Amino acid sequence: MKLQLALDLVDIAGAKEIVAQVAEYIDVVEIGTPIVINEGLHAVRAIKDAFPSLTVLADLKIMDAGGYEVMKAVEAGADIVTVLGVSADSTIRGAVLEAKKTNKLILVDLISVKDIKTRAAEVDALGVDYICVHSGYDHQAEGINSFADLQAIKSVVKNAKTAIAGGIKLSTLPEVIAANPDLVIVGGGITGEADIRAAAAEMKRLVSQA
Ligand SMILES: O=C([C@H](O)CO)[C@H](O)[C@H](O)COP(=O)(O)O
Repeated sequence: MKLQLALDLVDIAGAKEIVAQVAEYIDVVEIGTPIVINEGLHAVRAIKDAFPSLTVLADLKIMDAGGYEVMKAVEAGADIVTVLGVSADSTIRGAVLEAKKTNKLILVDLISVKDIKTRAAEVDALGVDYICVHSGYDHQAEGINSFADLQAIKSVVKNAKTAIAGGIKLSTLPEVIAANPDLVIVGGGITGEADIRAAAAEMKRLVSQA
């Protein structure tokens, strides 16, 4: 099981400061959608250049033009690029095709998908690398989490790895780990802690035991 740190509410300088503190405890660093909106794909390049040994995920949440947008993210240094599960199959197919040219990976984010089991099975058949259940900020504000969704998709996903994101904290991590995802994605549960390094270290310890 791997740990991904999601960086959302910081600029490039802030992102570098955080990653410098926790790099040894994380497997993947995510350049979150808000950073890409604020700074563009330069943020992906900046983190990849500063931390070349880390896997960098660009959370573009692609909805259309899958091939083109994956190409641009990969040119910027992304190793994994996100595409929305609610997008058309052709968008996801284009993204997968483009990523495969350079051995990069596609993570499909099932945020706001209504029939999560059916769509997970469909995108699994499209050859994506990760399928992620996700309660975004707006869902979290409504008190929704994705723990049950993870169990639901695990029964139908046969090829892709599974991931979970959205409001995961140290207190809820054991419940997440029990559902056995391949990738646990944590943003505020690390960056919002007073001791960021200690939070990342403890999360890494727990996911490594699984
Ligand atoms: O993808 C995310 C969200 O939609 C904002 O872009 C976050 O990176 C993801 O939810 C993980 O962050 P936390 O919920 O703070 O753990």
